Amino acid sequence: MAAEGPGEQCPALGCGESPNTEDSQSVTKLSGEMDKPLISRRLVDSDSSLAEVPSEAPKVGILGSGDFARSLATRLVGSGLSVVVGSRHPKRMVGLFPSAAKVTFQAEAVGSPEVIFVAVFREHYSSLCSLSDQLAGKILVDVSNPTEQEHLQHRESNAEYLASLFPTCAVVKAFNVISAWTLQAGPRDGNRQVPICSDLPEAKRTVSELAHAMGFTPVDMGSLASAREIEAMPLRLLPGWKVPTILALGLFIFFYTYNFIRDVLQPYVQENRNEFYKLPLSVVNTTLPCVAYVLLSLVYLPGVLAAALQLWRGTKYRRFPDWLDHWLQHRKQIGLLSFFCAALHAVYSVCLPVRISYRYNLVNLAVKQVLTNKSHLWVEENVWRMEIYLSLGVLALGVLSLLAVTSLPSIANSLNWREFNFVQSTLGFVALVLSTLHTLTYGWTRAFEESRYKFYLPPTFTLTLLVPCVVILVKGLFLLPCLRHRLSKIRRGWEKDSAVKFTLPMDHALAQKTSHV
Ligand SMILES: Cc1cc2nc3c(=O)[nH]c(=O)nc-3n(C[C@H](O)[C@H](O)[C@H](O)COP(=O)(O)OP(=O)(O)OC[C@H]3O[C@@H](n4cnc5c(N)ncnc54)[C@H](O)[C@@H]3O)c2cc1C
Ligand SMILES: NC(=O)C1=CN([C@@H]2O[C@H](COP(=O)(O)OP(=O)(O)OC[C@H]3O[C@@H](n4cnc5c(N)ncnc54)[C@H](OP(=O)(O)O)[C@@H]3O)[C@@H](O)[C@H]2O)C=CC1
Ligand code: HEM
Ligand SMILES: [Cu+2]
Ligand SMILES: [Fe+3]
Repeated sequence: MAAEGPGEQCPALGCGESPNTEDSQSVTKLSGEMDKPLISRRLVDSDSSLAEVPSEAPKVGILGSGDFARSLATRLVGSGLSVVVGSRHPKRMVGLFPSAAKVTFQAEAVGSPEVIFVAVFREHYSSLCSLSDQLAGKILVDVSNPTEQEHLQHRESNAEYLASLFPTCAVVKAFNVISAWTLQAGPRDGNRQVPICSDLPEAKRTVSELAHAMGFTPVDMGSLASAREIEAMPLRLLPGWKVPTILALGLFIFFYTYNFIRDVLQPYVQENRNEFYKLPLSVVNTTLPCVAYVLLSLVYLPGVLAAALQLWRGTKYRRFPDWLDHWLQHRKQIGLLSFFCAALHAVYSVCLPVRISYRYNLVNLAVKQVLTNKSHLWVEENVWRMEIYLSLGVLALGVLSLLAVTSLPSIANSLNWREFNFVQSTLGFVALVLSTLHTLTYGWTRAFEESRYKFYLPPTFTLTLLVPCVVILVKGLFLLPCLRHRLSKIRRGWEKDSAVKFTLPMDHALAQKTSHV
């Protein structure tokens, strides 16, 4: 375990003599390196001219010769900067680096550059202590990414730890969110933002200019205290999606099991019919629309609850409980998952008549018809019902795709607040109503036919109707003039008990407890 804490700095004196210095001359000669200009403000202004004057280019050092160091060296050289790499085994590593980069021993590499990237893992930082004399006064860039376990284990960030080991250096946290691959390929696609923080503004500016020169967009994250936050960024995997995904999966498992019991198990047990072929498609296509529909209603339920809470409290100035706050914030993800399931449902539905099982059943029906001597089997009601529910389903999906498209950042940015709100709130509600009509016309009288109750279980769609219908009803209720006026008054800051203007200390504590983190 590496030494930690400000009390355990590298001894500034006494470790000046690096174990490598004796061999260094045999690898490369550093003649006249010190005359070359260090990194300067010129970097950003003269992007194009950099490549033309490599001998004049500012020098950047890299400690470590691993994947990240290699990609970084390639990128820096490609951006017209001159690079010197410090390795414990330069001879072995030199072939892996672009020829324009100089690979030498650590002690030698850190001599001339003003900026040095530390591309080694945290546990080896202390092995660099022997360089602390040469590193004094320079900018050290900490690019490290802790593992999840390391992040939890160490209270102080890797960058702060590095700063405590090298108190005479200006430590900057940067580039950890960029993968070695992105560095090598260049920031053509994916995220080009590089969060940067440091306690020394001048050092931060220098590294920002470097990031700029490499084609990235530096984002100032303030002082080195932010390093822990920056180090946590690559540890996140699609934040905000976990709970909605679990919710969708849970609903899927529930409805799939329910449909399996009704559509497959019941015929098998009670009528000895083998209908297991329904598992991959038919049962899935009864499950997906139910998941989509319930998720869609769960997008609009929290807005209704929030409005109800505000009406009941008579103020908008009290925090919503934590669970509601969270729910409101995860609506986008829930909505997109609903759209995903609905789109799959549409494609599955189109596939229904393509199946060979469908054709067998159709032919069997025709044979039965011939045997019973029925020539014309056209039930006007069924025909109309199907035409209508399919059309409503297509309309609902069409409106939902508008919502999905406007949730893309580039499109959302081109809409003003009212336009975005119209699509998300109003059209989204229209989609919910259309889906409800689609489900109701599909269901029709099935909910009242005894033969539809398998194992006493009602048809699946009846289970899904509760929440959407409640949401639609309550939304309609809020349109009543008395409630609408009161709600809009509250949302403009009116309070029920505005005469009583004090808050008890206990109220305050409660408000803090329920605030969102
Ligand atoms: C396919 C799809 C994609 C989606 N994409 C997104 C997305 O990109 N981004 C996103 O945010 N959501 C997205 N959603 C979720 C959903 O569409 C929105 O959250 C939508 O705005 C919810 O509408 P609402 O009317 O229920 O709630 P809200 O618009 O939040 O309104 C609820 C009620 O509160 C009121 N209100 C709103 N804000 C305030 C406030 N600050 N103070 C007081 N009162 C307020 C409104 O007037 C309304 O009466 C998506 C949903 C789907 C299905
Ligand atoms: N790979 C990636 O995509 C990313 C990596 N990073 C960070 O970059 C840093 C380096 O990662 P990466 O290049 O992948 O790792 P590697 O294991 O490939 O490289 C680590 C390098 O550290 C050097 N090193 C210096 N001192 C020691 C020592 N005492 N023991 C062992 N090695 C030492 C070694 O170079 P030598 O033998 O020449 O001295 C080695 O090549 C890490 O902090 C990582 O979190 C950040 C973002 C992305
Ligand atoms: C192009 C769009 C759509 C088409 C073609 C379509 C088609 C269908 C079909 C054919 C069925 C009957 C399935 C069966 O026989 O088992 C059905 C049922 C259903 N659909 Fe859709 N639909 C569409 C969009 C939607 C949308 C957007 C939703 C809701 C978000 C939705 C929700 C439902 C529900 C809840 C059922 C009842 C499932 C059951 O209990 O069996 N549909 N749809
Ligand atoms: Cu959350
Ligand atoms: Fe440690």
